[in-house]
Amino acid sequence: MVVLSTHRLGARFGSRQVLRDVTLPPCHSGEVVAVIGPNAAGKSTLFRRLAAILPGPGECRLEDVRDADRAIAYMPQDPTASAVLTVFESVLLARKQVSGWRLERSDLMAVDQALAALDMGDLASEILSELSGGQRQLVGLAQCLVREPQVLLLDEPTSALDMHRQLEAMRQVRSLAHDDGMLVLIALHHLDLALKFADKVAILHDGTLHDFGTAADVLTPENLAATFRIRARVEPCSQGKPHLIVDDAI
Ligand SMILES: Nc1ncnc2c1ncn2[C@@H]1O[C@H](COP(=O)(O)OP(=O)(O)OP(=O)(O)O)[C@@H](O)[C@H]1O
Repeated sequence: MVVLSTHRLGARFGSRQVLRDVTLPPCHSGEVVAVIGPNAAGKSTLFRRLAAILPGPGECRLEDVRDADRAIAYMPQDPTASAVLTVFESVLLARKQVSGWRLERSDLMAVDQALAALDMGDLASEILSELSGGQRQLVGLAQCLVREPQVLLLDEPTSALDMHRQLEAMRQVRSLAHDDGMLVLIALHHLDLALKFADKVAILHDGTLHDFGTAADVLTPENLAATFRIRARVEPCSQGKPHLIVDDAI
C-alpha cells in the first residue's frame, strides 16, 4: 500500500513564503484526499512541491511504490495545449513519456480506455489546440490516467467542466481510488464535490494546513468562516444526504 506524507513542507518565491510547515498526515492508496482553500492559499504550490517540480524545505515521503519514477502523475491547473497533436496522439505521448518509445498494442488500448472512461472517444481525432477549455481539461485528466500511476495529483481538474461532467469526472476519480487502489489528491474549489466524493479533506489557508480529516469533521461553520470567509453549514437534504448550505459572505 502506497503511503504519502509530508513533514514541514514549505515553499517561497523570492522573499515571500507561500507554503509553511505543511505536515500532511499519512494518505493511503484507495483514498481521495481533497485539498481545499481560498484563492492563493497555496494549493497549487503544495501540489508542485508534492510533484517535486518546485524546490523548498521539508520532506515529502512516499512509501511502498513500485517504481519511484512512474509513481506520480500530476495534472497542473492550466494544462497547456499548444502542440499540433490530436487528442489520441497527445494521450499516447503522455503514456510513452513514462513507458518508453516502443509502441505496443496495449498502449493503444490504454489510450482508448482512458478516453472512453471520460466519455471522450468521439474527440480522439480532434486537434488539441482547437478544443474547448473543458475538453482540454478532460484531455489533461486522460493524460494522467493513461500513465497508470499509483498517486494522482489533480490540481482543480473540474474547474472548467459543466455540472454533469464534474460529477462524472469525480465518479471516475473515486473509482480509481476505491476500485483500482490509487491514492488521489485533488484540489477543488467546489466544496460540495469535496463533501460528496472525498474520503479526507485538507484545508489550506495562508500557506498552512488549517485542518485535516473527514469532510464531516473539517467542513464546520467555524472552519468555513475562518478560511473561506463564508457563513455556511453542512446539513442533510430531504434525501438525507449532506449538502453545503452557504448563507452569505462574511
Ligand atoms: N511563480 C510564482 N511566483 C511568485 N509567486 C507565486 C508563484 N506561484 C504562486 N505564487 C504565489 O503563491 C501564493 C499561492 O499560490 P497558489 O497558486 O499556490 O494558490 P492556490 O491556493 O492554488 O490559489 P487558487 O485557488 O487561486 O488557484 C499566491 O500568493 C501566489 O501569488
